[in-house]
Amino acid sequence: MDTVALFFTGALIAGGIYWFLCVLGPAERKGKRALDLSGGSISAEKVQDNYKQYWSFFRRPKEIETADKVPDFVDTFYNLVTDIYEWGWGQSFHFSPSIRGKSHRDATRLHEEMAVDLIQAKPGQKILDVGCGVGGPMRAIASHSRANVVGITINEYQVKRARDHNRKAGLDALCEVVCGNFLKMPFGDNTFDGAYSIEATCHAPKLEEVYAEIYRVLKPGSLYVSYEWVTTAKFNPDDEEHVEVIQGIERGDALPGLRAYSDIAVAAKKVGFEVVKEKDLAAPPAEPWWTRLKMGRLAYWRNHVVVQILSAVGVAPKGTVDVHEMLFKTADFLSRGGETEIFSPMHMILCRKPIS
Ligand SMILES: C=C(CC[C@@H](C)[C@H]1CC[C@H]2C3=CC[C@H]4[C@H](C)[C@@H](O)CC[C@]4(C)[C@H]3CC[C@]12C)C(C)C
Ligand SMILES: C[S@@+](CC[C@H](N)C(=O)[O-])C[C@H]1O[C@@H](n2cnc3c(N)ncnc32)[C@H](O)[C@@H]1O
Repeated sequence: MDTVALFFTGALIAGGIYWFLCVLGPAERKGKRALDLSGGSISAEKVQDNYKQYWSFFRRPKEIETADKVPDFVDTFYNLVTDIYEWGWGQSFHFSPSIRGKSHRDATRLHEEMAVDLIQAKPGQKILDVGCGVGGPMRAIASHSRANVVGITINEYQVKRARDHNRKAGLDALCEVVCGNFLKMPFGDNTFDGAYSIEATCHAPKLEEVYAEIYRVLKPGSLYVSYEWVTTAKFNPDDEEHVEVIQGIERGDALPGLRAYSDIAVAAKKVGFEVVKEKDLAAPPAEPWWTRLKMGRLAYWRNHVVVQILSAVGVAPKGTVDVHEMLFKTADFLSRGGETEIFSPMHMILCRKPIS
């Protein structure tokens, strides 16, 4: 091969690698690097076993119904997915309606700020974030409201990540993170001036149990808002395709069973809340929340190749490929749930704990 041919072949290969890694683009530009993918608090050699264990919960549905097993199963799930979520989505583990002319990052932030505006949080007040993840919403909400936010998550690894992010963002004076079960919170009665949960209480086996705990720790007269994952009025349990989509969402997202939209206010009232407002934030005229998932497909495919290579050379733990594949399929079930409008991840309920 002469020098010119060699030069052009080299340039073509370099261009191909640049296109694959940069033009095809990371799903989320700022965040974790592929090289840092881990199994959370699970040691690298146990990731594959834990993934199998995660699936075995679904083979024995009775176990899922046994409420006391659910927090462990959810904890395992978040050890497996937290790094991949951060790498491919960012620090806010939830959806938001698309907003014309705004980036996903801005749309996400507006969705988070709406929650804290709804509960009318004031500077200096103490607000609870139920199921806080790695704290994306908590940081946005603390900066927006100047309230003190206390987040709780069942997953130890997320606590560490959230605290690191809070420190780096210079928000550790306003944001605190606690490891614990939201079904049995380590807080006294009447502690908080407000509370919110963003796409987290769907992991509770019985909604009234987590709502009762939130009710207990709130001061009388204060507000609580939740964005709930639900099946909508369009869901038909006799339609095989609907059932396939909903089961796909449950299995890929560690859910003990999706609730119907009509169950939410019933659970809130049962524990003593007054329901101030209820609205499906995904319903038209809101722009679709699932377009971000669909638009990312090419990047997810690229991510899959990256994960396969890193796993083969021993940089990412064995089992990461299986977890990534599960998420890949879950993204498809979620998009189908959104397109058919049988599923919403943002059924909003605003409640008040009565004064007496
Ligand atoms: C509220 C919950 C999580 C909601 C979303 C944040 C996540 C649901 C599905 C996740 C993803 C699916 C596909 C992944 C992709 C294959 C990978 O390359 C990069 C990360 C994904 C985009 C990942 C990101 C987070 C989700 C969108 C549940 C658990 C209650
Ligand atoms: C999908 S993530 C959402 C995180 C965060 N609200 C956000 O939007 O970025 C769900 C969160 O709920 C937490 N969670 C689930 N079950 C829990 C439980 N029993 N106790 C405490 N946290 C729990 C998970 O650990 C995770 O942090």
